[in-house]
This record gives sequence, C-alpha cells and structure tokens, in this order.
Amino acid sequence: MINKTLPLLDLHRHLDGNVRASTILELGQKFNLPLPAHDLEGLREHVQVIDNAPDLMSFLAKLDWGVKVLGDYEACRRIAMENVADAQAQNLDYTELRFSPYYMAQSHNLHPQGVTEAVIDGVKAATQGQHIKVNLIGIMSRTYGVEKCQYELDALLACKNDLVAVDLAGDEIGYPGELFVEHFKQVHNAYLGATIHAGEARGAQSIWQAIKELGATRIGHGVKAIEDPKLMDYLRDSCIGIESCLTSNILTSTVSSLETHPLKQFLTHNILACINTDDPAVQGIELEYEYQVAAPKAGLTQADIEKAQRNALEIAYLSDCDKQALIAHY
Ligand SMILES: O=c1[nH]cnc2c1ncn2[C@@H]1O[C@H](CO)[C@@H](O)[C@H]1O
Ligand SMILES: [Zn+2]
Repeated sequence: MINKTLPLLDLHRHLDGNVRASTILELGQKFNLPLPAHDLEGLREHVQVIDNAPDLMSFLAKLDWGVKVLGDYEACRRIAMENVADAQAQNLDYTELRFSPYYMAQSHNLHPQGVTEAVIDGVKAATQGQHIKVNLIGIMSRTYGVEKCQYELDALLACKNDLVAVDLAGDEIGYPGELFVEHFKQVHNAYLGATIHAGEARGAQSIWQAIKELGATRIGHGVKAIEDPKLMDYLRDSCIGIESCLTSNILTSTVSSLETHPLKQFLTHNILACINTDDPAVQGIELEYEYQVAAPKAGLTQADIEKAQRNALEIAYLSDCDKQALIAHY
C-alpha cells in the first residue's frame, strides 16, 4: 500500500504515452483524421495494450495514435495540461513527465522545438497555483536513428532551462547506446541529467554502456541487471537509481510474470529502485494500481514498498531543498 505519510512520486511517466482516449477522439475529429474507430469502446484496442504484446516494439506501436492526432502546437499543450491533471487526480506530489518532441512532431510536420515549448507552456499553466510539482525530461527517440536524435536534441537543448534531464527511449535492440555517445556529451555539457532506458530489450551490457559511456545516473527499467551480480553491486555502490515499471514489463514481455520480476531483489540488494507507471493510458493502469496490486504480486512486502517510495524521493531530479519541502508537507 502507498504510505500516505510519505510523498508520492512517479519518476518514469511518458506524457506522450498517456494521451486520453477521449482526447484522441476529439483531436481526431478536429483535424479530420481517419481514426480506426469513432467511439471510445472501439478505439480502446487501438490505443491500449489489452493482451501482453509479444515484444517491446509491438507494445510501442500502441502509442502511435496518441501522437498522430497532434495536429498543432495547441494540441501538444493540451495533452501536457491533461497529463498534469491526471497526475493530480492520482494524488502525486511530484512527477517527472518525459516526452519525445520529434515523435510528437512528425505526423503533422511540426517543429520539435515548437512542440517542446508547447509542452513546457502547458505544464507551467497547469501547475500554476497547484500543490503538485512537475519537472520535464526530454526524450531522444532512438527508433528514428542518430541524425533525427541530434535534431531532437537540438530542440531540447534550446529549452534546457525548463528540463531536468534527457533520456533515450524506443528501439534498444535496433539502435544500441553505442550510437549516442556524442549526443550525451552535449547533454552533460548542458548540465542536464541523464536517465536512459536500458536493460529492457537488451541485456546487462546495455546498462553498463549507459552508465559508463553515456553517463546515466538513473536507468529506466534495468530489469536485466539481475543477470549480472557485479552490476548489481555497482548499481548499489554508485547509487544509480532504477526506475522500475512493473506492469509495463509484463505487457512488453520483458518479464514473464510479476512473480518473477527482479524489483524485489533490487530492493533487497539496497539498489535505489522505485515504482513507476511508464505509459499509464496505453497500459490501462495508474500508479495506485502499481503500488496496491502489482507490487504485492511482485513479492514486495509493505516495508519494500515504503523503501521504494522513499527511493523515488532520493533519486528524483530535485534539489535537497525541494526534497525537504516535499517531506515537510507531510
Ligand atoms: O517502455 C518503453 N521502452 C522504451 N521506449 C519507450 C517505452 N515507452 C515509451 N517509449 C518511447 O518513448 C517515446 C515517447 O515518449 C517514444 O519513442 C516511445 O516509443
Ligand atoms: Zn519508459
């Protein structure tokens, strides 16, 4: 169960993996797009993973309608605002929303920088005067290759003051981290954090690479770390955070069942692992479900769950002062 005396955080939450089905319908109509269905019930199977996908890339295809309907910058601003509202409805005290501006821009030839500015503006407007605090992480979608990622990174770096970190997401097998060393040099030169999707579709080596060559201080998923005892020790000793996403890992067939998910072992090994959603709307879950249902199924005791809740605060891209403010609220 969620410990209500501690702040609740979701550090791995894709804004563009969390577009409401109702918004997809409305924007589809607004921009006259040929949607695969014209009511919510019919649309569901096209925008949500119902049965486990055979692999990561089939899972990721379900995110596509959420960005195909982004016909202008106002639509991007809207989904950013709705993401804040959804996070508030989950009683989150703090979340890091991540988004890929090129992925959002490409269907309607928008400019990634314009998309980035619209997302920033939407988040600022929606959080104004509210309790919830939101930081943004820019994603490079590796699925589009090295050059497109540079184009995407240029857009993100132009807005670097409104971001806390840069991530690499998408096709981990087809576009391994080795291709992105130059990109992450620029990320570090801009004093941004680096959290990287690794050890999800590929093995422990991909996590080593993300840490040693790309300078990641946090890892998205990282499930394959369990195969490498040296890496497990390294993650613990170097305080590298692991952003676990339980249901996501089942739906992408990364892990065969919650019962065999390595999160429990990460926590027992004193790795700074935490519980997150990933793509809530596409997965049809929310953070509450991950804490109340998925985590116990994955073998976490109440003490483990509280540890994970505290770990999120520890590894969040927040100053010590901001962390204290979150704790002081309770
Ligand atoms: O679980 C995941 N693993 C890898 N990449 C992901 C996952 N969820 C979303 N994206 C990727 O993130 C970008 C949108 O934010 C897209 O590139 C999408 O494919
Ligand atoms: Zn993710």
